Amino acid sequence: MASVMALKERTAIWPWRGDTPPHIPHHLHMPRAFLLPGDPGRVDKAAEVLEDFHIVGQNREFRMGVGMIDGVEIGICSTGIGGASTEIVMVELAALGVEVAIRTGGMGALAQDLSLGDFLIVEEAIRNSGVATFYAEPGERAVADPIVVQALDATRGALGLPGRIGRCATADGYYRAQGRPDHAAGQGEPTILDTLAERGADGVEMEAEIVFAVGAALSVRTGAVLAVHAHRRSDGWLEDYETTQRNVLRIGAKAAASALKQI
Ligand SMILES: O=P(O)(O)O[C@H]1O[C@H](CO)[C@@H](O)[C@H]1O
Ligand SMILES: O=c1cc[nH]c(=O)[nH]1
Repeated sequence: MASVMALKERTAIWPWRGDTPPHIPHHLHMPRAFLLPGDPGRVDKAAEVLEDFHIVGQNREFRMGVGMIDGVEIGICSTGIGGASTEIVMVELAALGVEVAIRTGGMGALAQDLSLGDFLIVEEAIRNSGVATFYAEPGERAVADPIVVQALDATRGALGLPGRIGRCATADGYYRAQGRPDHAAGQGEPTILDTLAERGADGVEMEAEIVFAVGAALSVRTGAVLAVHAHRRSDGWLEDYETTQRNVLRIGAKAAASALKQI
């Protein structure tokens, strides 16, 4: 792959122009660690958490910004929703030399002990999604990096925010793949959630497994902090999500800085 990446001209097999990737924005000096929210709109919220924050650019669903926290430069790049666009972000960040990638997003909780607004620090995504199979065999586990997991949970605790370490399931869809009906009056398939919970998932979302599997394959240390935006057992929905999302970014950014100091 190194020889392909060294090509200066754009080719079909590696459609970069020199160091410029075909999808994500490119900063001249890429930070060593990146936060990965799904929503491009959340990239701008990093200004409330990072000092000297500025937007690098946006292409499609990939919006990128850079700022500082605890004396360390941190990047943030949205993945869009789901596995395909998340794979693109992870592969292009890895090729640009990024060492730590932390998904910062939301999930629907399955575990009864989690409440709306709590934070799950994900140590493993149970195997469930399609894109990850190109990076990890179906029997292989998709796990976060232990240094990143501990940094995330220690940061959550130090900030006095509720939650715990656990596991998530990454779904290849938002409606039927997460047991939702297609219309408010329709029927979802509730056994999907029961099966995911029986397999050990505390919550369900759409990107973490890809972040972990691609990261492990391409030597990027990964982690994920997921806010409980919805609760699929009580059918609760966190309407005022602003403070929670700011705290997801704060946990992710401070933990990224801490992890970089340890590796
Ligand atoms: O909170 P974010 O990061 O947007 O992620 C969650 O929200 C989206 C679905 O609404 C999916 O991307 C899911 O993983
Ligand atoms: O229920 C939910 C909430 C957030 N993200 C998801 O993918 N599902």
